[in-house]
Amino acid sequence: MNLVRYGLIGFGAWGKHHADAITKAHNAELIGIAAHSQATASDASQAYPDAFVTTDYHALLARDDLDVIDVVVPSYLHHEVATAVLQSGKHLLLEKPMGIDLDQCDSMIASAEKHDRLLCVGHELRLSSMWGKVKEMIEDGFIGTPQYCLVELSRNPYRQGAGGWRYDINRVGNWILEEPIHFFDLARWYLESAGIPQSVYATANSRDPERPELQDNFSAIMHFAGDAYAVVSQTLSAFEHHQTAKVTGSKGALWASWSGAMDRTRHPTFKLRAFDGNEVVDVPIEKPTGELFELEDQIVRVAEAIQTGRPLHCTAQDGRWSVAMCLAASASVASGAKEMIDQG
Ligand SMILES: NC(=O)C1=CN([C@@H]2O[C@H](COP(=O)(O)OP(=O)(O)OC[C@H]3O[C@@H](n4cnc5c(N)ncnc54)[C@H](OP(=O)(O)O)[C@@H]3O)[C@@H](O)[C@H]2O)C=CC1
Ligand SMILES: O=C1CO[C@H](CO)[C@@H](O)[C@@H]1O
Repeated sequence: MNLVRYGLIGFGAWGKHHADAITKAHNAELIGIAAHSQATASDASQAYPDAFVTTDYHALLARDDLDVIDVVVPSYLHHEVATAVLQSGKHLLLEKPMGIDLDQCDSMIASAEKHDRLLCVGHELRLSSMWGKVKEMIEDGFIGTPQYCLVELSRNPYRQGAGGWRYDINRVGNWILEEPIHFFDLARWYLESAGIPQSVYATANSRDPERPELQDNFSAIMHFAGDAYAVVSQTLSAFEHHQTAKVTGSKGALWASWSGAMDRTRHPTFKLRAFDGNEVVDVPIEKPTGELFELEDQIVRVAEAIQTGRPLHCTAQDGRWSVAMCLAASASVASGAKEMIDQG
């Protein structure tokens, strides 16, 4: 089978890891990279001397030797760049958040349909050997009917991003879209049998009075159609990177935890403990888990979707839903009231 030909737009902190993951993938090759500044373009040329490198992403999109474009630019540019990708007739892997508002998400969904192209959103945790095992055990009925889920992260502060975009509310959207978005996606996935999440109540605060709109501590309760609910909680005022998911059901419980010196470590510690109502066991997780590993699997998975039609792990609709959840949570922080989630 032919290798899937990737183009990459964005060669920043996370884009560099995408480039590395594409070159490692058994079913893909990296053909070209679009950066923004000349300095970043030079870094890309040095790292990948055989790749076409440009500072104009339209020049990359004009090439006819690309199957899919991987977009890893600051979040406020997702809509503009993704729309150009779809109009160029290429498939799209788009980093989360899909967009910073729902009009952007809806317009990208319509564009992907119009041009009949795949649109995958980068919620890579779904591919994790451990977070994915939790889903598998829930589906196998290990905990009975799932009723409650907590996803919690305690970590060090966010990086600035090129030109400081991540600390500018107009360019980042809000900080819920940055990382809690992964946990809303996970919680909805785990409690899928509970139906569609309906509403959210959230609260947050900032540790820096100079930027009250960017909130370091965030907690939300999301209610499903029945009585199931999920709690998502995150602090950016802590140290290292420590994430937990606890899911309980009518019969048992699952407790997964991951720790690393930082989010991007290749040497994390992780553990999954399971209780079936009778005994507690440690569930072996053979394959390492962490965002670098999941990113590699995501590149392979998107290539497989193009090569064989294998379903994507995270669709455009999933991406839209996660954005809707974050926007409702942000509205709840502002209003102090429970907010309904836009169902599209
Ligand atoms: N799924 C996940 O786990 C993660 C997702 N992300 C997401 O990935 C995206 C990028 O984040 P991150 O890498 O940390 O951000 P960075 O700021 O480190 O990198 C963004 C890059 O985009 C480049 N860029 C800006 N405009 C253009 C353009 N018009 N054409 C080409 N390149 C452009 C910048 O170029 P230059 O340097 O030249 O200015 C910069 O290098 C964000 O949406 C973020 O939310 C990030 C981390 C993890
Ligand atoms: O998973 C992630 C790790 O942290 C980044 C911020 O520093 C987020 O952008 C990202 O989604």
